[in-house]
Amino acid sequence: MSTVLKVENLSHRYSSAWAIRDISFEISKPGVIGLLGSNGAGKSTTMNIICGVLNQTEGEVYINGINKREQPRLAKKQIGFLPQTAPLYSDFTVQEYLTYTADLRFIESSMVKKSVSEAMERTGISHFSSRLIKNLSGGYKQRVGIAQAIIHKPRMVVLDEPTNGLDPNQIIEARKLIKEIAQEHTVLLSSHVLSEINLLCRDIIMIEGGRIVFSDSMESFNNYIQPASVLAKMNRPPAETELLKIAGVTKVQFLSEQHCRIWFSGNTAITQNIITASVQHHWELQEINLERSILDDVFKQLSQS
Ligand SMILES: Nc1ncnc2c1ncn2[C@@H]1O[C@H](COP(=O)(O)OP(=O)(O)OP(=O)(O)O)[C@@H](O)[C@H]1O
Repeated sequence: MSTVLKVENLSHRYSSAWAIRDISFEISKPGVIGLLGSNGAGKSTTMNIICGVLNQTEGEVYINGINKREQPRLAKKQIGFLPQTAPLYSDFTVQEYLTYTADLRFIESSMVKKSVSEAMERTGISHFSSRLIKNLSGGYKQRVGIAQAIIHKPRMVVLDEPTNGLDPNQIIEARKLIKEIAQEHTVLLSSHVLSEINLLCRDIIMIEGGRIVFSDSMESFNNYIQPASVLAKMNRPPAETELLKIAGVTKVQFLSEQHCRIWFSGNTAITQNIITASVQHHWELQEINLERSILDDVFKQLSQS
């Protein structure tokens, strides 16, 4: 399958400060790819450059093999963009607005009506076609934003924090819609919420301080999440100080008289060490289970590396 998006050594500087440095990645399969990073990490800068809203200081972007710097108009035809703040005209009706965006996308005049109605249908807003945008809920405004991003049937759709500011029900609906859109388009979606990326995305690109700190499949990311603690149950547990003597143990917390959580670092043989110590000192170990780090801990860990 041919490459949809190739980003090569992309760097951008606003006045004197670098916002992103040496970002490179390639997307060649359909599905949702997540761009994860905390506030100020450089997600919007990267997306604005990919979509042609901003010109990079260094590096290249190829969309469907077309260099965005050399052939911006042709490259932009292959891409649909929903920026962080949806570019909506609140005094337009949904239909008027989408007709206007179809013109902006150079859709042939004979095809405009069909394209507008298809985009409304695919985003579930046909019943609001005559409603003024200012009278729509946040969730429906976001759908209009997505409709304008797919109206010209681009191969790639870029969505910058598309669920930001929506209420929990609207978030569920928006995620459902994004998954549907991803069946026909490759979607690059940014978020600072790891659980959202985990729910929606096939691949994850994590960016922090303007640089990529992780880029792989969601599956590899989940495998990367190493266990960092164990839960143990002992009939005759020792004092905390005794447990801290076991090689690798960094912290102990008693959850009840017999249950405790034991944190460890850099030692995958920890369960064996605890079992051995328990046998030696007659702690009567009943249960021991490795716990996985919670996603947010991993996020922090990667952000700091
Ligand atoms: N127009 C600008 N002028 C100067 N600095 C900017 C400008 N836009 C962004 N920056 C800076 O560039 C860095 C990256 O910002 P960017 O908006 O790309 O991050 P982000 O990951 O999208 O964050 P957020 O989720 O908060 O939007 C930040 O340090 C930000 O302050």
